[in-house]
Amino acid sequence: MPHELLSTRSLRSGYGRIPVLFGIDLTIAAGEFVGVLGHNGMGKSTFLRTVMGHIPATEGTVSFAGQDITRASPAARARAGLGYVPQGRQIFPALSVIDNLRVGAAHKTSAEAQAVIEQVIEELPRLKPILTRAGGVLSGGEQQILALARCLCSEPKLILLDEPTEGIQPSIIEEMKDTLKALAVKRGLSILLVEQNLEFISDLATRVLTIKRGQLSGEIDPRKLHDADLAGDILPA
Ligand SMILES: Nc1ncnc2c1ncn2[C@@H]1O[C@H](COP(=O)(O)OP(=O)(O)OP(=O)(O)O)[C@@H](O)[C@H]1O
Repeated sequence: MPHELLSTRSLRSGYGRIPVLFGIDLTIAAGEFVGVLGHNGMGKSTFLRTVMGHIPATEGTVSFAGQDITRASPAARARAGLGYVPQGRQIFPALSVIDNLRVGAAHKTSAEAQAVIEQVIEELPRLKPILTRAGGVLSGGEQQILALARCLCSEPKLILLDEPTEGIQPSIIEEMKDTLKALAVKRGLSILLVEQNLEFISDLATRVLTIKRGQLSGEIDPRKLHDADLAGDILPA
């Protein structure tokens, strides 16, 4: 039985006085690839932001690798092995690709950073010819790959991935799928993916949960997602 890596218990959060999450209980084992599906506005991004510590939990707990991190800063969570690729990528547009990667490896010694960056470029070879290009001039798909690469530079144990297919051309979505599958196996990574793209999530996740109005509302067999309709079959409004 693989050991528990991330666990949230009765997790609640929101913005100001407006609650968004109403008690999320989720456990992810080491090496697991878990998908969370939900319509717009159901709390997917808020859940990831709360796990990463960008917004505080108002109730409940977050544990990671055996430590209670509910009150830890995002930087401390990153050092513990939590990686985060936010929605909309949020790469540094004025920095070159290679400098974006250096930011991802900033807490390492320069020799360690060099080695990890070289490894990431081998894993994501699409970046090789564009290393000196500014992040801001890349296509949406290239920026998404750069955001993933920057996250990998911190050598996470678990990556929180927020809608990586949003606004990305189909060929890059396929490439990202292959890359994530390969990375999960090679690095033994755990991944928590929130998405609205049924095909992407069903091809990658071994367990798929649904979220509705800030609560996990069910579990779906990923093999049944291919022919399903998010609006109708899976997540009736
Ligand atoms: N920065 C913010 N300030 C105030 N309310 C917010 C903020 N971000 C999100 N919300 C609200 O929180 C609720 C959940 O939003 P969230 O972004 O978590 O949903 P989501 O499921 O990720 O949807 P989407 O796919 O549209 O990003 C929504 O009602 C949204 O309007």
